[in-house]
Amino acid sequence: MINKNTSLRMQSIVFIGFMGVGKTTIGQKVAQKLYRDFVDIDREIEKEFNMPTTEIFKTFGEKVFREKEKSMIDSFSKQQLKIISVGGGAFLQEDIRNICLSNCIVFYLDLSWDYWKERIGLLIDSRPVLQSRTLEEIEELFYTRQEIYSYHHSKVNTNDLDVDEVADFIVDSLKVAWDIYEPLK
Ligand SMILES: Nc1ncnc2c1ncn2[C@@H]1O[C@H](COP(=O)(O)OP(=O)(O)OP(=O)(O)O)[C@@H](O)[C@H]1O
Ligand SMILES: O=C(O)C1=C[C@@H](O)[C@@H](O)[C@H](O)C1
Ligand SMILES: [Mg+2]
Repeated sequence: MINKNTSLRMQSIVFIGFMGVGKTTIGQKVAQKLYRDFVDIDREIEKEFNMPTTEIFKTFGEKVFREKEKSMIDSFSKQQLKIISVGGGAFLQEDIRNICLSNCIVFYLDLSWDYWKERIGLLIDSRPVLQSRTLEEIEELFYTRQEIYSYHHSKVNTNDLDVDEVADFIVDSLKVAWDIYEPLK
């Protein structure tokens, strides 16, 4: 479902995956390496509401957050040459999946549960979806969510890779794909 009207080289790249797999961190790195602008959809929503995500959830509810998430992604994914990290729950919405898969190159950052659970301390304060859940409930959510991340164009498993190694792998694989599918004349 790659967009045939836009050159592959111009298409924006979208990172998806469960909370805390590294979409923001790795997205920023890839943007630096490809000299592109980086857009973090969670951050854009926070700027618009002028409050952190946890406060948006508390004050307006998840539905309002999800509506804003959809309109933000719709608008950014139509722009070219961006590196876009979406929130961990964005692909719950079929509309968002379709928008991203048809306009952009979608990369799934995959991390196994045993590695993910070591990161929980870094995440719990700023991710409302994790708060008030036990570790067992988070594990269940982690596995349930895998289905929505199966919609992607490319995937990288980040177990045992640091941020630079993942970013280098992504940049290299994009360059290979660009050269194969759109060789420079
Ligand atoms: N490859 C990696 N190795 C080790 N730590 C990492 C790696 N990638 C990210 N991290 C760390 O994991 C934490 C979560 O990363 P990040 O905020 O980028 O995740 P995210 O996918 O954007 O999460 P969310 O969906 O909640 O926005 C950060 O503290 C980051 O430094
Ligand atoms: O996985 C989720 O449902 C979320 C992930 C975060 O990136 C934020 O988008 C928000 O906290 C919801
Ligand atoms: Mg993030």
